[in-house]
Amino acid sequence: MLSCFTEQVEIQKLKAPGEFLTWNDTQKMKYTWCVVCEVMRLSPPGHGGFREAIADFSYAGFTIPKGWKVFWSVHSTHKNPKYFRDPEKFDPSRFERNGIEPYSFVPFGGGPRMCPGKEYARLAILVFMHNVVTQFRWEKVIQDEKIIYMSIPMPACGLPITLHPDHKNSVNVRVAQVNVP
Ligand code: HEM
Repeated sequence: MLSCFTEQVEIQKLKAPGEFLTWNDTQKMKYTWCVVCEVMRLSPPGHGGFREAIADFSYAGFTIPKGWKVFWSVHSTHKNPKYFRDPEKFDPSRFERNGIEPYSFVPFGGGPRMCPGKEYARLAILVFMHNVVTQFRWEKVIQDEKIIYMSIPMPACGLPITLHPDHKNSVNVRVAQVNVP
């Protein structure tokens, strides 16, 4: 079964010691991105945003007058079984199939005001994942740390972790900087 680890180690094996990742390498990180997407589906970093109705309209039996503010919710969209079967289940493979309906997966929003940092965020997350997965073993210090909602979901104690350098896989000297609060 494919995992982030096997995918990232396969990419790393083709690199010379100390060689940096390239854009092409990040394009091969397809399963890792599915995992990131599934994490963002279940625990979206942002809750949604406001839009202003530019005309009267009706939705699900409600009449929304022109000028009203409407809040679009990431969470309720991502947990809708109409779009994501068995929505509480962590299943990155759902992103491997071509069945995600437009505007149903919206961690970065959608439409003309969609997050302009999406591709940069994608790159930063994939490079981070590559380094963490291939260079370190990591352990949570607090095993059952709760997630609290301070507008965005946050680990209650800042997710302290212990990083163990994993020399077995350390052919690439580039390591991620991890800031633990
Ligand atoms: C995982 C990382 C990120 C997530 C989940 C995220 C999510 C979002 C969301 C939901 C919106 C609102 C979109 C909408 O209203 O349709 C947004 C807007 C925005 N994001 Fe991000 N973002 C991320 C990273 C970034 C980064 C790295 C940058 C800049 C380098 C950035 C810059 C912006 C800006 C400037 C807007 C406002 C766009 C506008 O109103 O026209 N974001 N982001």
